[in-house]
Amino acid sequence: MTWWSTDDDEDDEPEFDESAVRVRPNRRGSRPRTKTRPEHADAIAGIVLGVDRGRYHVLIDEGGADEHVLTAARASELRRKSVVTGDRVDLVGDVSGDEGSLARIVRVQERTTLLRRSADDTDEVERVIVANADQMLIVVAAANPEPRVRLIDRYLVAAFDAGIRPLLCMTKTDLADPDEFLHNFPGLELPVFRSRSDEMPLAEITESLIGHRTVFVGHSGVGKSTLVNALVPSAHRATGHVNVVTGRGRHTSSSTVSLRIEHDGRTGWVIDTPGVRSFGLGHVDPANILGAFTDLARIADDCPRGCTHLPDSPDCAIIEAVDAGELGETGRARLDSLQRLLTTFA
Ligand SMILES: Nc1nc2c(ncn2[C@@H]2O[C@H](COP(=O)(O)OP(=O)(O)OP(=O)(O)O)[C@@H](O)[C@H]2O)c(=O)[nH]1
Ligand SMILES: [Zn+2]
Repeated sequence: MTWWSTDDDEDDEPEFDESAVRVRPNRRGSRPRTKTRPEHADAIAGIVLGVDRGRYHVLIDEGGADEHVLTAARASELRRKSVVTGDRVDLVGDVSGDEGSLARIVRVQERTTLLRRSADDTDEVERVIVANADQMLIVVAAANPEPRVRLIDRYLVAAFDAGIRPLLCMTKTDLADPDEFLHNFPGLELPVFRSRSDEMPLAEITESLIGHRTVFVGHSGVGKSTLVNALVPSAHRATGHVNVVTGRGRHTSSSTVSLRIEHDGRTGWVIDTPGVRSFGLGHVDPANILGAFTDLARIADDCPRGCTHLPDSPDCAIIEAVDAGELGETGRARLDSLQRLLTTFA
């Protein structure tokens, strides 16, 4: 089953990524080291806002006097390395951004996080969807469509695997009370926003987005567009007009777009994934899921080799610690959540 499929494919090329050597998710999001090579010493840095049919929209000099968006193509020396929304890249050529100009991407900086998908759960070939996001806002409706625990679990697994902090926004709370559903996610330290279109917690959500790069995910019809448009009013111009800052509108068929959100002179980025509905979890490493539960992961060092930490695991140190009450009041809930997530993609 695919849980993240795109309507269009241009964001997915190339299919294989020889750079996909796993970097440990870096929750602190420290900046990647810059590899300087003698060639292209004059290259300038930018960040990829969106991709459309092999053309990359790149923001130069973010927040600076020379801020502008340019269009770029891949340089052949990148070979099969993928370039995706959120990538920090180095460019040469015509970097003016003038009408008809084209720059070349010659380097992709090391990524702090990688949100990936595989074609389905049994497929280990992975594709990178978004690079360098540090948060994922999972948008789910309280009703119409009905929320499903398993679906949220899959988003959580993808986020934890990528080293991205998940947040949850429950929409359409005018249609149903989400409390019961939300009881399914204890012990995860998952921030939850409740929203209804006539009363959206925009200030609260904005506050959590400032200073971050947040990828928005959600199934069709949950109200994600309604939320994005309310948070980033300029996103309304997506159809037809070109938003000079984001480049959105020039690549409406792209499966991801970057939108800047501003508050009190501070900024954050919303990375919307229209058309991205589902994604396979074939590439997920259980160790990354465990790693998201910091206190449990520490104890796992004492588990027998190859321990799955599932309920039937003999001598699992985590289960023993929880049974002994060593992990406090929320220990049990955290273990339950971990075990459920570990079986989501197994
Ligand atoms: N009752 C109610 N309806 C809402 C709310 N938010 C959005 N809707 C409605 O739900 C429908 C889907 O909203 P969209 O924002 O288009 O949903 P989406 O998640 O972007 O879906 P796609 O455009 O298919 O990707 C629209 O008819 C909205 O008016 C809400 O809080 N309450
Ligand atoms: Zn164990």
